[in-house]
Amino acid sequence: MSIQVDRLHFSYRSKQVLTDITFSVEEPSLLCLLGPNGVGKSTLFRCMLGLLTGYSGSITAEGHHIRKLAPAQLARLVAYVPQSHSPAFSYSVQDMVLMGTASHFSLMSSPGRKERGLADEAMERLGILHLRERSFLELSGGERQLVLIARALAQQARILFMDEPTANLDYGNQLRVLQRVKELTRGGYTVIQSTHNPDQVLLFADRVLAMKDGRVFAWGTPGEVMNGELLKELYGVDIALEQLYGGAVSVCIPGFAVPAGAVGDGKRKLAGVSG
Ligand SMILES: Nc1ncnc2c1ncn2[C@@H]1O[C@H](COP(=O)(O)OP(=O)(O)OP(=O)(O)O)[C@@H](O)[C@H]1O
Repeated sequence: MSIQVDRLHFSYRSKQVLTDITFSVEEPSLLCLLGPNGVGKSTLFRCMLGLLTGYSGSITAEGHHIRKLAPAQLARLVAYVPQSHSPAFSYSVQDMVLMGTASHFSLMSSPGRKERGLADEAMERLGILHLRERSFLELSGGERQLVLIARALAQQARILFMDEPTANLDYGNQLRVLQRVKELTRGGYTVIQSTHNPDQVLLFADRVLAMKDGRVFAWGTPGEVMNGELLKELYGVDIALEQLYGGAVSVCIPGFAVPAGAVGDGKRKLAGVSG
C-alpha cells in the first residue's frame, strides 16, 4: 500500500507546474491534497497514475517505478475514481462496476464468475449491492460516487486516487461518501484524494499535503499543519480554526464570522500565534 514520490518535477512544454515534490505514504491511510485552483493537484495525480510520464524524479508504488509498468500491471496497483459523471450510455450498476475488472481478462473474452464475484464484493463493501440491477443514470450523485469507488475496488488495486470525490454532492452525501472512504483505509486501502474543503481534511485525513505554486507547502498530520496561517497562505482569506470537545474536533470558521473580541483557539490561530 506504499507510494513514494521523490523530487518530482513536471512541465507542460515550457510551463513548469510541479517543482520538487517529495512525500511518501507507507501504510493504509487517507491522504488529502489541498491547494488552490490550478496549483497542480490533477497534474500530480496524472503523474502518479502513469498518464503523464515526462517528469523528472521518481514515483514508486509498492516499490515499482510506475513509469516502467505495463498498463495491466499498473492497474493492479493503482486505481482512479473520477468525479461523478453521466456516461454516454445507460449501464447497469453491475456493468459499471464490472468495468473495473477489465485488466483481469483479455480483450477477446468477457467477465466471468471470478470478475462477477469481485464486482459483488466491491458493491457489498460499499453497501450498494442492492443497487446492482439499477441503471447508473437513475442514481443520485452520492450513489453514483459510491459506484465509481466500487469500480475502482473491483480493479483490485490497493492505492486509490480520488479527484474531489464529494464535488457536486449534498452535505449528507459528502459525509456518507467520506465515511465509506475512511472505512476503506481501515480495511487496508491507501486513498489519496484532492479536496477544496479544509473541514474534510480536519475530519477525515490522516495526512495532508498542502500545495502552493506547484510545490509542497506543508506536509504532515492535520494536527501538525492545519492552522489559520496555512489556509491564509493557500486561499488568501482569513480562516480561524476552532477546537471543540476538548480538542477532539477542529472546524474552520471564516474570519469575518468570528465575533469581534472573541477569544479562543480560533482567534489565536487566526492571529498567527500557535495555540
Ligand atoms: N494539458 C495541459 N497543458 C498545459 N497546461 C496545463 C494542462 N493541464 C493543466 N495545465 C495547467 O497546469 C496548471 C495546474 O493544473 P491542474 O489541473 O493540475 O491544477 P489543479 O490544482 O488540479 O486545479 P483545480 O483545483 O482547479 O482542479 C494550471 O495552470 C493549468 O492551466
